Amino acid sequence: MEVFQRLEQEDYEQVIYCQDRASGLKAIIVIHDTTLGPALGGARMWNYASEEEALEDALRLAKGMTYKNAAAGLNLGGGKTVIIGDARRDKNEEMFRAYGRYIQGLNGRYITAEDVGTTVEDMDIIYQETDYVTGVSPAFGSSGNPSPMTAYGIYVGMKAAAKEAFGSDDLSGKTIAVQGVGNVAYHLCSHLHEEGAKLVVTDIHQDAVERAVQDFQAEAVDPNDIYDVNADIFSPCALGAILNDETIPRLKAKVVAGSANNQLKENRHGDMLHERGIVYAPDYVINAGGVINVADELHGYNKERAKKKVSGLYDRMTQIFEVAKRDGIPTHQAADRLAEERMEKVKNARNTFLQNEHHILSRRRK
Ligand SMILES: NC(=O)c1ccc[n+]([C@@H]2O[C@H](COP(=O)([O-])OP(=O)(O)OC[C@H]3O[C@@H](n4cnc5c(N)ncnc54)[C@H](O)[C@@H]3O)[C@@H](O)[C@H]2O)c1
Ligand SMILES: CC(C)C[C@H](N)C(=O)O
Repeated sequence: MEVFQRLEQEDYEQVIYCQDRASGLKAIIVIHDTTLGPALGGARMWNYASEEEALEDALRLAKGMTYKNAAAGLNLGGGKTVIIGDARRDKNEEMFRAYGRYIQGLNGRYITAEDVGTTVEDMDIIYQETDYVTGVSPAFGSSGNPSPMTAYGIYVGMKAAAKEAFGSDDLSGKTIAVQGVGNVAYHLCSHLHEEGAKLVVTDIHQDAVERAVQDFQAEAVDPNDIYDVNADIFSPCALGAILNDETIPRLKAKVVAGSANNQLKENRHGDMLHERGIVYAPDYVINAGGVINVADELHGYNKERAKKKVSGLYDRMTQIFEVAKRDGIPTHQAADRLAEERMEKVKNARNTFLQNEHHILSRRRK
């Protein structure tokens, strides 16, 4: 498909290709929608098989951020970056400084943060070149690594989903299959272990699995076997599109609740979960803890305030389950409805003219 045709299909605002030969930077910044405010979304570094795959990932992730920020009640639009490369091998300081300068050039239309393959240290380098970065070190007065707060949000959202599926939000004694035990899932496993859940984990990196086995007495399975585990809850915390025609029929769990972005390969896979009576916690709602945390930096970071807001994901999930039941629709559709309604209402409320520095009246006074 032609790129403009693809952008028009889901109404993307802007795509920026960034290339810096000296550092090896090859990045794609996608701004999906700025109705609610500047686009905020992380930067993913991944060894994509092709440029097409990288663009498609950036597009899907950026749109997800529009919905995530809207559903979380943030005054932020949606955007995302993908950096093409192997995060364990190809990083250097110059790359992130070059990336920071591209962001600065967007003059606040896009604000970056961490995602898969990028760290607080990378954000600190970007911060040398631009203010439009969050998830920077606490030493700079920022919020640091968003993963623990994302994990906390998944934990409270999972409890709300358990209440919906099992009639109680107590996770003790429940078997939870966790796919990917990286930054977010490690902290999630810690909460679950503390509550007395039994953990079954997998990862493509053996060191990550071993850490979870050792610290939380988790049982390890091969990456391909995680869908077949006899679990109460399946928690996808790796990459996207893992809920699909091949995997859904294998699930034994009654709840799907995890941190991965874009878990549904296609929207119809949300319908498939619904038809099978599986309670699906819409990914962009349950995994909003990190963005809520980094967005708090924009007001001058306060950890208590941010955590209180993240705790609200329990009620937000409950609200989504109620809307889904009331309207007889799957939960992913209920989440979309809430996000779209908020964007529409705010857009209407902001229709009246307000002078700003770019308006001709302001420019003429200078
Ligand atoms: N970090 C955050 O605050 C945050 C916030 C919201 C959403 N997310 C999403 O949550 C997911 C995890 O993020 P993270 O920051 O923990 O990333 P991470 O890279 O630290 O962890 C992901 C883990 O998944 C593993 N993995 C990859 N493919 C796998 C596969 N096929 N099978 C099993 N394991 C596999 C990786 O080896 C890694 O250990 C991502 O989709 C991310 O976009 C993260
Ligand atoms: C911390 C956030 C700004 C980005 C995070 N990776 C997410 O997908 O929500």
